[in-house]
Amino acid sequence: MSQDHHPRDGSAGSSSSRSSPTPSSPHPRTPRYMTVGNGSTSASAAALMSTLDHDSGYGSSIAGDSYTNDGSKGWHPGLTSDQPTPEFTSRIPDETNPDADKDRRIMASHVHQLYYNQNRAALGRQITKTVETLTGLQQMNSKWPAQYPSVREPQKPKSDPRPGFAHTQSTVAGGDIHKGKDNVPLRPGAPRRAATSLGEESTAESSSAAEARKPQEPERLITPQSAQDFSVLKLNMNVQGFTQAEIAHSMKKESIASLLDGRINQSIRHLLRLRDRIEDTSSKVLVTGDLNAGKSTFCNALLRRKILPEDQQPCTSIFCEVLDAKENGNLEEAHAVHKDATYNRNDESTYDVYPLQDLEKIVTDNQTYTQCKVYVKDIRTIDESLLNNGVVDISIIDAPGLNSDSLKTTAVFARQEEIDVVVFVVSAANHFTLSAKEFIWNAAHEKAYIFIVVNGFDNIRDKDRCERMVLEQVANLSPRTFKESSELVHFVSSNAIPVAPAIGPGPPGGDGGGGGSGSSSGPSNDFPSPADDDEMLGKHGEPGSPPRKDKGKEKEKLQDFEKLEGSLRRFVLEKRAKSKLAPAKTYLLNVLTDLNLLATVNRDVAQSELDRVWQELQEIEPAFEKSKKARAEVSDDVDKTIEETCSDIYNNTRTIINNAISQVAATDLGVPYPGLMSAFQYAEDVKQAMLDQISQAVSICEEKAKHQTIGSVNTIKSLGVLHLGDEYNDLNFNSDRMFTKRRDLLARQVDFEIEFADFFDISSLWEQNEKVAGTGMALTVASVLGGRMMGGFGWVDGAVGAARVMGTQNMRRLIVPGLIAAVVLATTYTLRTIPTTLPPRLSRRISSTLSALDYTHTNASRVSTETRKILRYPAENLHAGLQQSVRALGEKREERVKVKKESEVARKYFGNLVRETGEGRGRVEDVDLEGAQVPGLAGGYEEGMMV
Ligand SMILES: Nc1nc2c(ncn2[C@@H]2O[C@H](COP(=O)(O)OP(=O)(O)OP(=O)(O)O)[C@@H](O)[C@H]2O)c(=O)[nH]1
Repeated sequence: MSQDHHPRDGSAGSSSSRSSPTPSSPHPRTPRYMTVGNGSTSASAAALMSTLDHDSGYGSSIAGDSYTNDGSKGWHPGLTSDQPTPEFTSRIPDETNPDADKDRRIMASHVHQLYYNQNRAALGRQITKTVETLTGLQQMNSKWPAQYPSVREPQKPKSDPRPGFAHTQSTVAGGDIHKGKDNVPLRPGAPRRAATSLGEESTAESSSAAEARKPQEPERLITPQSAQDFSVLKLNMNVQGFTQAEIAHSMKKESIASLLDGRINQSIRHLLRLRDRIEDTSSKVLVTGDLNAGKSTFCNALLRRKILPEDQQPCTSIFCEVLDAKENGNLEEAHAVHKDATYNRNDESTYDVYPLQDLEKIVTDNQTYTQCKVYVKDIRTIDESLLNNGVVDISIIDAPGLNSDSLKTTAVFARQEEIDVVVFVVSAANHFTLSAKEFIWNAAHEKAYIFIVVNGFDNIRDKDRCERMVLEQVANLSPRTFKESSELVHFVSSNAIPVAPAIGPGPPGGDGGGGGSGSSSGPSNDFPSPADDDEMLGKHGEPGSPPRKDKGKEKEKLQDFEKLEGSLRRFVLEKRAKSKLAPAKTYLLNVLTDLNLLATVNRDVAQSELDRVWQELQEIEPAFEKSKKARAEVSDDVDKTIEETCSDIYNNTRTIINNAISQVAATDLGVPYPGLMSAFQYAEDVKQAMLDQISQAVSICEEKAKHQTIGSVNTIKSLGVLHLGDEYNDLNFNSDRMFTKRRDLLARQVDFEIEFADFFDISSLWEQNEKVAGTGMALTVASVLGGRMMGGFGWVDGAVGAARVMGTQNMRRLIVPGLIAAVVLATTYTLRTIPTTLPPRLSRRISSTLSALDYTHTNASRVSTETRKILRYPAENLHAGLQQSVRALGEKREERVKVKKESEVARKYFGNLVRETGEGRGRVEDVDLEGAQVPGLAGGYEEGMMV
């Protein structure tokens, strides 16, 4: 709104309401309307009234132009945009037709109500929608913990040890918020590379440092300023000694999400209360101010009845709410509410009933009561009355004077949502005390506008100076109130207003009484006007007071007060939009702005998460496939290695043992032949040496197998390192522990007795004899016979055969020398051939025994089996490692896919939320509460209104 000051009126605008009545209009016959405040309202209000002037009714022209089909927008003063503000004229009632003027005002009131309802409906709709949005956000927050925008606190200079007033923190790597010009934070810088270049930051990051860096959380794209901008959804993370940044940084995402959830709940509750409030047609006016500033006197002046006790000394110590008696079955009485009780008019246990004249007793007793409800009949007309105004149910609350004790209580009281208007009464003589300043300062945050009554103005001599000084203070305390000070700051003398007694003959000069007859008797007609009835202008309207000498001054005081009343009515009624809808609008704007910011940040976080997981999936997918393939390939390779090693070892062992067995006879066993007497011992020694030789061969096989096992274990290990890298879990392999089971079983297994026959090797003897020339007949005979004898016929057969050939006589002659020769021969043979004949014989026996035992296979199999057993450990370890690697990659992939899906959902959700909250904000901004003012509704005063 802009205030256009008429050149002929220098006192409008920010000056007080004490401007003198404006000269008559240049067009006295045409009623004109005035606007207050500044900005577009003047245009819209003037246009509206112009419509009323030129239209027979308001219905069609307005509905057609301003009501949008979608119903989403509130009324906007677009009817006559750019239309010049009508030339100022004072509002002179049309004397020729007073009813027309009144009708127009009533009509204007209805139009105002229409717009008010439109705006109320628009805000109500938006509240419902915002509650739905918040509920949706809560659900989303439970699935995808929302990130709370945070920035890292800039490094504080070391000289300042106190924690700064922190916002929140950042997760930007390295914690740097790069500051641009004017200390404006920029986007976090890209990761720095290790390089040296002039003009750049000298602390280049080494690659190892970069590696050592923890993986970054997704960047939270927000500036410290925007983090600070949070109002409704600001998280309360106060822990003594810690900054918000430190707390937020140390908190888990889930904890922040749960804090946010709580905040959303609060916000939903507040929105629902706001909706109830804007749907409520009642309005409460809290009158507060310094001790003895004249609050009760002021309230009485408004009521034109001396209802509330006034005193030279502070007396009001409880909150007294004055309501229309209609709300109490038209009964005038006071309900003193019990301490700790919640007032319920229908429940008498919550209060005590007193007649009005006993109020003095109640208001000073703050031990028994905390507040009282005073039901009075307002006998003024709906044009004049504040309580009974025909539009809204208004109640006036007289608060205890402010001091250090009551300040907090009153501040809390004033913050209540049902308090629409705060009227602050300040003594003109004392100006604003510290308590007053503190109260207004705090209240200004809650209520954009405060109605200020500078009371006791009659006591001031230099009135201009007082006005100037008070307005200067208002400008500091509540700039918005100051901006509209012509409407909101009034300099009056409340005690100069004629009032009727609480109980008695009714309004001053009237015949109605507190008993309630006033309303029916049309008291307004009898109410004293400033121009008449000198007798009535006694001190604070007390009948019978000596008449005032200075009639002009008294009249002026009354005019000032009436002007105040007009403004107050406008403030309560016309600006109800501000006082009642504005909190809803402001809160909606705040919550939607916060939601928009939160949604923007989370949309970006979701996007960056999406980018991150997409990038990670790009790396994981091939690694996963590779890992799966490697698992199969490596398993095959390992199996192959084991198979080859074992079969190699089996074959080698077999060959070596077989060779050892077959060649043991030819090997120099190093056993000395001790002579015939120890032939058996010799045979035992040879046998043992042979067995040792074979055992040694087995040991060699085992050694070889060990070496091969070591090689294969290393091969498997290399495969593990190759495919698993650092993840490969190496096992300790000690080859010394292989083949530790004793192999001396062999000696027992091959435990055969040396036989006599073992010393004779006939086949070798035969070979020997053939080589010897000139062997005697006996030898030949012996050979033949022996051969036959040895051939299996036995000695008897041999002897019988020889006897037959040679004849008995010859036999007899030959037998003795033959036998001697044979014995000699045999002895010689034996003596000569034992070292040669015994080993092959033994070897054959050993060989056949071992073969019966399947010795070669058993040993080859044992060695290769043990090797297989040993190799199975690293193989299984590697397999498990690969399995684990595949599983880990699979899980990682699954997790990323899940995050990707969730991030996609979140990005979409928050993207929509950004749009929705932006649109919602636009709709709320379009609800033009300023434009809903209709000048002229309040008929309290006309002349003083300036354009
Ligand atoms: N001269 C002058 N005296 C006034 C005016 N208004 C009130 N008083 C006097 O100031 C004294 C205190 O008035 P109250 O209305 O009781 O003041 P209050 O602010 O309600 O007092 P507490 O609620 O007890 O703090 C009374 O004696 C009034 O007559 C005024 O405009 N001018």
